[in-house]
Amino acid sequence: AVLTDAGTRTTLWARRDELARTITDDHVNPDYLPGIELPEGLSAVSDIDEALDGADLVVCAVPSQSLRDNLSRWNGRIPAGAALLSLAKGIESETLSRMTEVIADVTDRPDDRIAVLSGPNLAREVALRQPAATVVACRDESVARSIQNACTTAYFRPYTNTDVVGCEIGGAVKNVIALACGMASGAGLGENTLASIITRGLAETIRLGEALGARAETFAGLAGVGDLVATCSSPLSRNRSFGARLGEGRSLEEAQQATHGQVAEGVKSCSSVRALAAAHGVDVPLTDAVHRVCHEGLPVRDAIIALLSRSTKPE
Ligand SMILES: NC(=O)C1=CN([C@@H]2O[C@H](COP(=O)(O)OP(=O)(O)OC[C@H]3O[C@@H](n4cnc5c(N)ncnc54)[C@H](OP(=O)(O)O)[C@@H]3O)[C@@H](O)[C@H]2O)C=CC1
Ligand SMILES: O=C(CO)COP(=O)(O)O
Repeated sequence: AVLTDAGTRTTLWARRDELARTITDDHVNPDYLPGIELPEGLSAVSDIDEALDGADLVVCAVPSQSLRDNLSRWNGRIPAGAALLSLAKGIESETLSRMTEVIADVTDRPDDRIAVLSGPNLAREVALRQPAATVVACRDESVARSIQNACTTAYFRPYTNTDVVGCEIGGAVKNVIALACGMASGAGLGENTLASIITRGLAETIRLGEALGARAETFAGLAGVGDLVATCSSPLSRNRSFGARLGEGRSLEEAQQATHGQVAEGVKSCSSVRALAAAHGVDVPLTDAVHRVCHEGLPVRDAIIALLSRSTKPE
C-alpha cells in the first residue's frame, strides 16, 4: 500500500488465492487489516511468476522463519538485476542468521543489492496512513536511496542508513524486549518497570549489535529506540500482547492460540538472539529471561525475581 501510494507500480503476492482476489477486487485485507481501504492501484496475485515478472525490487515480508523456504522456491525466478528488501524482524532459528544473510545465502546476490527496512511501523497505523518514519539500510547507499524514493509518501518518511546489521538487530531484539514489557504489564506492573525494561533492553541490544559490527548510533535512531518504544508501548504489538497473556498466567499454547495465526517473532527469536549473544560472549539478561519463560516454563514472577537479584553494577 505504501509503495502504491508512493507511485511505485506494485504487485503483492499472497499464498492464498482468495485473499489475493479480495485485495485486487475489493481493495481490503479483511483478515489482517479489517475496516481499512487499500489503494485502488494495488493488485495481488497468488502466482509467484506473475508477481516477480519484470520486478526491479522484491520486498520480502513473510515471517522470518519461513523466509528461507519461500525464497528457495522463488529463486531462479527473481529478475537478475532486482534488489531485495527485507521487512522481517527476526533471527533464523537453525542458523542464527539475520534476514539479509538468509537472502544472500539463498539468492547468491551481493550485499549491495540487499536491503532492510525497519522502524516504528505498526502495520495498522501505516495502513491508516498515519505519519511515521522509518529506515532503509543497505551497504550501497545509492540502492538505499532508490528504495527510499520508491516508498516515500506524504505520511511515510524513510531515512537511509548503511548500517544493515544495526537495523536488523534493532528490529529483531525489540520484539523480545516487547515480550518482556508485555509480561510485566500482564503481571500488573507499572510504568517504572516498563521504562526500566525498555532502557535496559536497549542497553543489551546495543551490546549485541556492537559485538556484531553495528554502529551504536543506529540504536539511537528509528530502527533502534524508535521501534523499541512503539512496540513496547502499543496494544497493537503482537509481541507485547503475547507477553501480556503470559504475564496474566496463561500458558504458551493459550497465548499462541490468541494470536489467530499471526506471528509474534520474539517467541522464536528470543532463543536465537540468546544463542547469538552467547556465541559472541554478550550478556543479554532480559532476552535470557524471556527465553526461559517462553521455552523452559519459568513463571513470569520468578523471572522478575531472578532479574532483580543479579549482582549490582555501574550503569
Ligand atoms: N505487522 C507489523 O506491524 C509489522 C510486521 N513486521 C514484520 O513483518 C514480518 C511479517 O509480519 P506480518 O505480515 O505482520 O505477519 P502476520 O503473521 O500478520 O502475517 C503473515 C503473512 O505472511 C503469510 N505467511 C505466513 N507464513 C507463511 C509461509 N510459511 N509462507 C508464505 N507466507 C506465509 C501469511 O499468509 P496467510 O494469511 O495465508 O497465513 C500472512 O499473509 C514479520 O517479520 C514482522 O516482524 C515489520 C513491521 C511491522
Ligand atoms: O514491528 C512492528 C512495529 O514496528 C510490529 O510489532 P509486532 O510484530 O509486535 O506487532
